[in-house]
Amino acid sequence: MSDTTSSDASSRESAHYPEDVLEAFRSITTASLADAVEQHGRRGYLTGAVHQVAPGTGTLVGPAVTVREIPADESLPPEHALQAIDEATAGSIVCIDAGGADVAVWGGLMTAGAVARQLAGCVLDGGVRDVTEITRDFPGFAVYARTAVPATTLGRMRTVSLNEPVVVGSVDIRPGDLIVADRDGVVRVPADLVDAVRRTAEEIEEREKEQTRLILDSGSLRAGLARYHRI
Ligand SMILES: O=C([O-])CC(=O)C(=O)O
Ligand SMILES: [Mg+2]
Repeated sequence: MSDTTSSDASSRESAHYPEDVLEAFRSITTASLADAVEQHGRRGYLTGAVHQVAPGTGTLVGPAVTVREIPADESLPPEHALQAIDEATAGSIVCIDAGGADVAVWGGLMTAGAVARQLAGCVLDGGVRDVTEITRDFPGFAVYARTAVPATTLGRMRTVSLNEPVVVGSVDIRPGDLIVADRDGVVRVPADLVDAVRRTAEEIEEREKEQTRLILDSGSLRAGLARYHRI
């Protein structure tokens, strides 16, 4: 029997990040992470157009596997995407740069393949179809996309690279960057900043918890904000 369907902890562990790091990021919001990446001099947040289409379970966290696609006239299978799904480490997130195309570069069958490989989700600078089947049959799988649209990728797009740098939602994503997504949207944490961004984001969340308490205790937003001089 193949070990790819096993659910022991080691098979869920990503090749790039230990489970305790992934777990820590699952309890940090994308809002805090967007601020934290910015405090380290980079942009983390993807444009809000790339939004949650299928929620999965909780905050989506995992290393990026990257695919690029361009418009095509011939009808070709999306080879690099199929390879990404079949070969990525469990827990990975497939990030597809389709240049914002109004085409489904992801669908129900691709989701079945991703679930069979225990991938965590996908982030698409393009569209998705089969959303009813995905949310009904694979509720743990998260999809973030620009649009839901019934148009197939076949005859409209072709894949050109796997695990090369891509641009998704106006942000550069490199394979192995950490992707975090929740109801607000998607943040890319550059791989070299993961530890620093985690510390900064945890500080932001602590401060905001304290600010919330001060606002409620004082009965005033401005009085509550006064201690930290910022919202
Ligand atoms: O053809 C497509 O665009 C992808 C699709 O429907 C699927 O994966 O089920
Ligand atoms: Mg389909």
